[in-house]
Amino acid sequence: MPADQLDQVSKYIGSEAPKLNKLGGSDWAQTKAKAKKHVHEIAQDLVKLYSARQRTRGFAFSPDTPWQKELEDAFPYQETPDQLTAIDEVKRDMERPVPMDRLICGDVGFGKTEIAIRAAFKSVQDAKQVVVLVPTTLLVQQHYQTFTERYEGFPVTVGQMSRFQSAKENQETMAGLADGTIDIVIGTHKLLNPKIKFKDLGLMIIDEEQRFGVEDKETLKAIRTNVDVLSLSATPIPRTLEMAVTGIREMSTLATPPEDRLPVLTYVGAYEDAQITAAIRRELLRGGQVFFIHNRVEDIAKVSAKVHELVPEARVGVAHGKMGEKQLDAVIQDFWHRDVDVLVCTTIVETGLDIPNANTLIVDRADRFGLSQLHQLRGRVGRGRERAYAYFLYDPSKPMTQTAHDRLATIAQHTALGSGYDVAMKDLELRGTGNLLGSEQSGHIEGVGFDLYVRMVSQAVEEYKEPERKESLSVAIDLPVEASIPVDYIDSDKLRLEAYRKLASAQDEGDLQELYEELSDRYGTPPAEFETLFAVARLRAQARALGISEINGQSSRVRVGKIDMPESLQIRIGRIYKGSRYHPVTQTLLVPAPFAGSMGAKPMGSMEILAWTAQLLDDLAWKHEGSSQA
Ligand SMILES: Nc1ncnc2c1ncn2[C@@H]1O[C@H](COP(=O)(O)OP(=O)(O)OP(=O)(O)O)[C@@H](O)[C@H]1O
Repeated sequence: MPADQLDQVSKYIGSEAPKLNKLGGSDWAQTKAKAKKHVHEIAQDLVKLYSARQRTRGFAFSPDTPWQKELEDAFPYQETPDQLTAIDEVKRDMERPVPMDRLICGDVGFGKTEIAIRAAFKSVQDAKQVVVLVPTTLLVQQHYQTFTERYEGFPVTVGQMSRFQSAKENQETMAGLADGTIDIVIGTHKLLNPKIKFKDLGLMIIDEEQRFGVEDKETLKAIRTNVDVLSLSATPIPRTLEMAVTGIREMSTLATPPEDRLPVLTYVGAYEDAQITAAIRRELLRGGQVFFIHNRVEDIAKVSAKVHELVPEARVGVAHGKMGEKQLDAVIQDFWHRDVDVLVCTTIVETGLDIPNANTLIVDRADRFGLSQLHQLRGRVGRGRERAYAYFLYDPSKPMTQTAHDRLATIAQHTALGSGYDVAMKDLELRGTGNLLGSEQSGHIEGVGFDLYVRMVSQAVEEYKEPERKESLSVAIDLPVEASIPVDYIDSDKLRLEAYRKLASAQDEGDLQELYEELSDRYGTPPAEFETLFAVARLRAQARALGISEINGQSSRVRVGKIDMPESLQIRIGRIYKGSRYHPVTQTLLVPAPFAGSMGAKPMGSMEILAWTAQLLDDLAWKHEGSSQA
């Protein structure tokens, strides 16, 4: 594979038992063509939805009020640069007449909630009501507390709706929404019930949208057309795939963790009582609290008794989804107010729960959990400045499947802050994309692989969005030149591949200049070999401008195609390059190549070969006076 075409290579992700084709074979071409056709259908729908939204007249919110600034100055932390950028992008969207549809994607604990708080406040400043949709009742409680605390001192009324509230309370809330006395309501998907009327709804905030059911997503799609929507997600899937799932929308990414945040120290191993006792004792010793995850309600009471036996001094609480509302609410409040040291619970705590003082997580039978689930659980600890610990334990007496082993190995390897994306990609690799997309889509992904599919989606959408923008021609240049990135310049394979991709996708001199500066900045001044690589990239851009998709000089002749050569150009090239021949049917030009050094001349070096080829393209770009032919 010529090094400068490495951008065409990507790791296959799609299914555990891929039926891969041979390159160049007809079945590969067929598989690709089928996927391409399917992708174009998706792209068409996506663009239709997108342009429909661009055409609707939404509400343009006013610029920030003085109270907005007061609220934001009261934030107890220094916002991360990404938080500030995301907040600005959200405000800009809200102030435009087109309905906003933006996704804030940030790893667990990176501070997505604060962005929602500020957007909601801004909406209320224009007397527009806000719905905050969250996937679990616990999160309703938590967000209600967070929002109420943050709005203290401001005339903002926040309501909540979930199974924790009594029927009477929910009735009152519905009345408050209808007459406008409630500005912001936080609740589960119950809020999507058409019986619930709003006086004047302006903004919908959706936390972890992919956790909602299909019918809820349809309802949300309908609401999207005339209400501003802000989605929050900790499950970072690639932008284009996310687009293929929920439609084209803007996206802000929180990639930097809040300052002083430390990676969670992760341990994967066999379950041992002594390990549990030591971990809990250590956490209690520093005044912290512990999540003990046991995901089977049937014997969770037994497990909690066991924990109590191991650490008698610990106050142990139990929480799971089958409990009565009051009981569940009470135990979470106790944990929140540090009246419980160890919370033995199911994965009900998995999404979004924010208990900064709980910094030890113990997961029993961790081999039974999905990879993203393990990552989400780990995100429940280490949400403040404290060093946090996560213990993923398995029962050594029970056999573990290979994928379970891979999951635990992955979660043990990906412990850095913000590793949610890598974990999500590995999760896709292990589980395939079936759960994320429909079976049809994942069928095509298995065929062409995840990376190529995602590229096809974004290419197809670009084509539909800007039909005039021709699909950028990929140019295959195969010349006898030495052009590769020395390992001692960039030693990581992954980073070297990234550099090749950027080189191959450079469209013009500006891109190359930018890349040169970036590389110099990251790795120091690029070595001489880069001159060759940049010269190849320039040649590629020159060929693309002429509509040439292939330059092959591996033999004693250079083959250039495809190019449309009028008579006048053929004569001219024939005069300059003796022995050259043009095939009008295949639009291919064959020119004798002097690379190998003929008649005693010394063989050409890489740079000379590239200069000679660039000159050939210059000559091919010759325009006959007065004619529009290339
Ligand atoms: N810029 C910041 N600096 C320090 N702490 C912050 C910052 N922003 C938010 N926090 C705190 O970090 C914790 C996590 O914030 P938040 O709950 O918004 O994260 P999240 O992205 O919603 O996480 P999850 O995906 O788990 O719900 C909270 O206690 C919050 O107060």
